[in-house]
Amino acid sequence: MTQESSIDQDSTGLEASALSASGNTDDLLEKTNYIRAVADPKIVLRDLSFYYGKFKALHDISMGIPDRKVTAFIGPSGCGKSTLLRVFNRMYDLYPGQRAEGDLILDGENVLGSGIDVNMLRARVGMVFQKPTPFPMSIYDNVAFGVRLYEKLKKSELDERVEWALQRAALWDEVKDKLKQTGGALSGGQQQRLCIARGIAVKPEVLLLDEPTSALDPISTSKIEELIYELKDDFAIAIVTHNMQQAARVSDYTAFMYLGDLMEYDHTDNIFTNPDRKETEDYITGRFG
Ligand SMILES: Nc1ncnc2c1ncn2[C@@H]1O[C@H](COP(=O)(O)OP(=O)(O)OP(=O)(O)O)[C@@H](O)[C@H]1O
Repeated sequence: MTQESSIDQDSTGLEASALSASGNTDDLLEKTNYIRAVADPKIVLRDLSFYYGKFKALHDISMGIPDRKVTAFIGPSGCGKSTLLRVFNRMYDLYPGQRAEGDLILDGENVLGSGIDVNMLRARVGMVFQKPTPFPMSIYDNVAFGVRLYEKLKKSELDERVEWALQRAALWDEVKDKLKQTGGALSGGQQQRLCIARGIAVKPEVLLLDEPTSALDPISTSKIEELIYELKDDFAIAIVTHNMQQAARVSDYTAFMYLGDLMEYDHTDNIFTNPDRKETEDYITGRFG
């Protein structure tokens, strides 16, 4: 991590000693830096590990995730990017044998602890998957679905929310005259924007995007990238991508992962122009992965 990136050293109030007691000094300093890389983090991961049964898929990850910025997660297939995203909203809770250890602190609260309302957490942390997954219902109902679960709005208020979400997802003009048609009849790129509209309609604080454009053509991809740029005014966004140009274009911070470890985390410009580690450089220049 370069010096310019160590903004506001005391902002998190975290000390190296508050991290893991294990590991050498360099490791501890690096972890502290990865938390302090972000001045006022929305989310702090502290010694976060994840297990599929006995297999440890994530190794003691510590980092800060900024609010109203885009953080990209990159790294070769199988390094744990999707696993990490699934920890943010405890998606893994739905699967027996999967468990997280360590802390994931959202606005000062460890959301991995017991006593957390997981449904409320999923309303606060929305997720969009690689393949567009519209529900088998109308465009309107797709967007209204989560809002109806979490809020009791009048019809006119719900209409307004649906329009707002479709506007923010840059889909309104294309669908405003066919809101009662099924979401599955839209093109792939439109379906993905519908899923983003559904994700933001509940007004989450964090939006997780797991390879949101990998099934899309270049025009739909550039629309989604523009959208991500717009949406960061409202949300903390975390995106997993295999596309290095996309990470460089849309993100403010980039995390490079390898075999379940967070290898390097910094401002995107630094990662792409002056990475600290050879592994990072090899990956972004296409020499491995
Ligand atoms: N349900 C599961 N059960 C057991 N192991 C799993 C499961 N899902 C993922 N893994 C393992 O966890 C590790 C991380 O997988 P993950 O899908 O998070 O990687 P990724 O970086 O998102 O990969 P990709 O870029 O290919 O999507 C891999 O070794 C994978 O085999």
